[in-house]
Amino acid sequence: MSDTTAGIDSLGDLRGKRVLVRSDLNVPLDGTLITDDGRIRASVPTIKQLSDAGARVVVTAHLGRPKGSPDPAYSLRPVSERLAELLGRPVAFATDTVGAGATEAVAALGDGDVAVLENVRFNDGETSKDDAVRGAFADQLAQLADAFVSDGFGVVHRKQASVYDVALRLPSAMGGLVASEVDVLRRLTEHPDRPYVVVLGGSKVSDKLGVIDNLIDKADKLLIGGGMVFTFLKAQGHEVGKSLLEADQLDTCTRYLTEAADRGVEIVLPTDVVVDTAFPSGDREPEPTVVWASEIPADALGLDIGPESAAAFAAELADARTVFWNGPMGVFEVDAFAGGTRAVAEALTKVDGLSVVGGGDSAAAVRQLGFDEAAFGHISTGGGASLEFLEGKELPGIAVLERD
Ligand SMILES: Nc1ncnc2c1ncn2[C@@H]1O[C@H](COP(=O)(O)OP(=O)(O)O)[C@@H](O)[C@H]1O
Ligand SMILES: O=C(OP(=O)(O)O)[C@H](O)COP(=O)(O)O
Repeated sequence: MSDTTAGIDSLGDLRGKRVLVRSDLNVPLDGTLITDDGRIRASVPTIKQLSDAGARVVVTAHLGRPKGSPDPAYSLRPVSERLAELLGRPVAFATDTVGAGATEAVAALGDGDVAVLENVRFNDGETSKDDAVRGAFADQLAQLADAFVSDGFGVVHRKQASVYDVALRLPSAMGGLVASEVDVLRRLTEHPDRPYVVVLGGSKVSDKLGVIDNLIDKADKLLIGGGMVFTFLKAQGHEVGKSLLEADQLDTCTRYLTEAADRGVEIVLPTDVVVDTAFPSGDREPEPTVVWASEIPADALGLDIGPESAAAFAAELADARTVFWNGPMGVFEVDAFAGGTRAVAEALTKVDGLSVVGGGDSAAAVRQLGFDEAAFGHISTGGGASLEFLEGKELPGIAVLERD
């Protein structure tokens, strides 16, 4: 990636211009309550910069993974209300993403005003694999603006209409958040101090299993926790009960274990796990039980790495000089299953070198568990995006800003 990707200044005088900003406002919610507003806070400087420059700011973003049609559970309205509080100025909310409602909301903006469009993933054009379908939706988005600013670092690895296609249709620039994230992550790709340890967890198992291939070439050790553990354990011949499992990835996991061994890279899996007979919900008290990873009962599901594994992961991290961590080790939202995540977070704060945490939920976990953000080298707003950057992959949302 070039060092010269055009920033917002390249768009010239923005007074009175309609500027579409793609932010990543994908925050954890409990009903309509935002449980961590980190990504909204991270989006504020660019939105404020545009507003202060007199632009008519139109924010587009997604929340969760709705199925391409409106779903009130994923409305961005609570997020736009929080954004207004953080900006200290009113924010209009358009109940449509494109079409009449959105056009009217944008037309009503004065210089410096801000509007948020409803969840961009309520439209199936946003995530379509068909270029023409995505393009048609991007045409509609582009009609709402005179220029585009890409500031959602957490989505730059997605070739989606509001990230990629819209940048083909409008004068476009990189926002300060994406630029600063890339600056830090570049330090991990260019001569990282070794040992370089990558810790992976979370629930987006199919996304993240895919990145291991390239990370085997880059890191010295991979510590695996969270939901992806169970596909590895199953690939080793163990039963995993009702735990998360990507059955079609078993051969891939076997290949990773062989490749890593061949190249002298260690893949460290938990030896014990915390299980329960049901996924945590408000309806019942959790009943956490620690079992060997090789002996998960048929009626149980793994919800955290166990205490022996947490101590082993912390010991591996004690020697590291560079660490990247994405994905909680367990269902940290419930205290009974937060032990592994807490142990890894604690170990990262003690790293003698650069420690980077990436991902919406990982960053939220660090804050919710009471850690001081300053104890980490960097807390990135993107998990999957960071991982793909570290793999050396071209990220569509960045490449599109750099084309001639
Ligand atoms: N063993 C597990 N089974 C199911 N979900 C898990 C497990 N471990 C962690 N999780 C869940 O993973 C979610 C975060 O995953 P992910 O979105 O991949 O992380 P990030 O946003 O940091 O990239 C959390 O909500 C957590 O509860
Ligand atoms: O939460 C996000 O990514 P992350 O969990 O990898 O940090 C981004 O908002 C991207 O969301 P997506 O993975 O549904 O495309």
